[in-house]
Amino acid sequence: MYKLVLIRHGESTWNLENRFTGWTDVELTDTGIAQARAAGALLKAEGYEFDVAYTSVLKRAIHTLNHCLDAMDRDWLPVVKDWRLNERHYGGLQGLNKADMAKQYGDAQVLVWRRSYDTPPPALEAADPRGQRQDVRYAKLPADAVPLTECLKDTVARVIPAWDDALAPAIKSGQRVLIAAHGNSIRALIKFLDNIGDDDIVGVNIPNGIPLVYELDADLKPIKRYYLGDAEAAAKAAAAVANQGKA
Ligand SMILES: O=C(O)[C@H](O)COP(=O)(O)O
Repeated sequence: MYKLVLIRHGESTWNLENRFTGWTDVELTDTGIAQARAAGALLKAEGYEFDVAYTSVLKRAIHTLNHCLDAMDRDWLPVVKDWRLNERHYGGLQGLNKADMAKQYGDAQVLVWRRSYDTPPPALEAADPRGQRQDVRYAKLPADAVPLTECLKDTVARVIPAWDDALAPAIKSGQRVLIAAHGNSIRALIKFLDNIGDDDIVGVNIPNGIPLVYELDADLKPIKRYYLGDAEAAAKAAAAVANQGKA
């Protein structure tokens, strides 16, 4: 049996302001830092050890991982940063307030933008300064690999290759893997691992900064998944995420 731990970054400044973030590179808040450190303390108290950690190229996930590893006294662990673990690109919604958008377009439309499997938000123009085509960290990627918007299906299409060529081989080789990522890159992975249908994934929300443990069989099929710590608090935090898109 293998164990894999996923953690969504702690609260970010734009989570606090309830703004669509996507590939915008925002900082953690003090609450977000505290959540990351509490997650590390919990993992340590429960006896978790890791051999390698993976994260995105966005600082809210990177800093979450760093604080978590520091709280575990495991700052020295090797870390791989992979853009394919980035948050889903939120296109023209990046920077806009979620509740304001619900007031303007209705809760149902915002739910489609946030949670539908295959309807992306409106795309950004390639030269829009809110986009990432000019960002040096993606300079080595083909320009069209840097999205102008993404639906969850598009996010699955980049997260699963990362699973297939990096994460799954690491786990199968016996390495204990921690992944610090984002609400929708984690939803993409969960959809794949648990084989969740396109309609049912709409109801899946990931709380900030709570370790999600997968127990996997020899073929990396899930046996069990659970949040570490207070399950009721995790469910409440997930419900609060769902409500962020309401007027
Ligand atoms: O990019 C964002 O806005 C958040 O990190 C995830 O947002 P969501 O819960 O609205 O999909």
